[in-house]
Amino acid sequence: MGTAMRKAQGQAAEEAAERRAAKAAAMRTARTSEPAAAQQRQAAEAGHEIDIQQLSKSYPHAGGGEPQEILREVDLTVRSGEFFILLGPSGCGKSTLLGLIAGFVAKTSGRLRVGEREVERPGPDRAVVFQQADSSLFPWLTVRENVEFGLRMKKTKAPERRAISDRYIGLVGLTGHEDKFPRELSGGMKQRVQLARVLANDPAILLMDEPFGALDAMTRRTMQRELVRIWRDTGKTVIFVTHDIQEALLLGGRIGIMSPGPSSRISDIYDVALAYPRDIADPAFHELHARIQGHFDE
Ligand SMILES: Nc1ncnc2c1ncn2[C@@H]1O[C@H](COP(=O)(O)OP(=O)(O)OP(=O)(O)O)[C@@H](O)[C@H]1O
Repeated sequence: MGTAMRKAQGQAAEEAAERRAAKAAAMRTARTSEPAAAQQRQAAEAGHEIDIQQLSKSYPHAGGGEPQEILREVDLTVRSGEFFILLGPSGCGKSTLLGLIAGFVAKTSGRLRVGEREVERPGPDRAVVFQQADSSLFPWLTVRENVEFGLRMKKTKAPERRAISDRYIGLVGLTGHEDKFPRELSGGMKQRVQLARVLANDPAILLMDEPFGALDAMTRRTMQRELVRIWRDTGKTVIFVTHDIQEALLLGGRIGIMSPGPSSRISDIYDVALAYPRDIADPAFHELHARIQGHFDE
């Protein structure tokens, strides 16, 4: 099959998946506002607050000189169930901060706790969603097998695995695509599989590193809407990295602005007191956009 035809088919399949997801979402929104609130309360009670104090990170200099300080004395508290955005210019250290919270980057100094525990390594309470789904999906496994992978590792029994994968495949709008392989999916669909797989493992905290950065504008917008819906449905804590102010304002409850590196820190935090779904034509949206833009024009 020609590349153009594969692309067209992929696009058609994705559009159909998006239509189904939007329809399911519309039905769910009416049903789940109460349970979502209850789940968010439960998450808060479970104590997955992220507490960062005076956190610094330096990398050794490649040429053997002075270490390069990427983050200097970052202070931040993210409450359980919050949707927090890390916004900053390219190279300021957003991914490094996310990696520190994930536990796969070692801190140089300071304190980083999730709940009562100091973060020293990755853990099942924290899952990372990367920009490129390709590098995280197993190409030889189907959508369902990819989503169930972590559950298999945990030796979850087949009927329960099936129920969980059904739920999350449905939640990301991929019902009907369970038996496809990653090569048969569009970029947006692969990103949905990555999200479903992470959600199936039920981490309290989702760490998302520009997860929609590689998608076209339309798919990106759909995924942003879906993510807000999933976050409200599940009550997870989300920390989402982006350098796109509009994306930050569409998604976040609070936006932490990182100063340009080196020695970056969180210089300001904005509360986004706008109802979901956010409307980019809303004058309050514009005003906040202009204020945040001001940080980067200086
Ligand atoms: N393992 C590493 N060793 C040495 N330097 C690193 C390492 N990882 C990142 N850096 C440096 O740390 C700085 C911050 O990188 P990081 O990827 O955290 O920034 P970012 O804000 O996420 O950038 P972008 O928006 O472009 O993805 C960069 O100067 C980068 O070169």
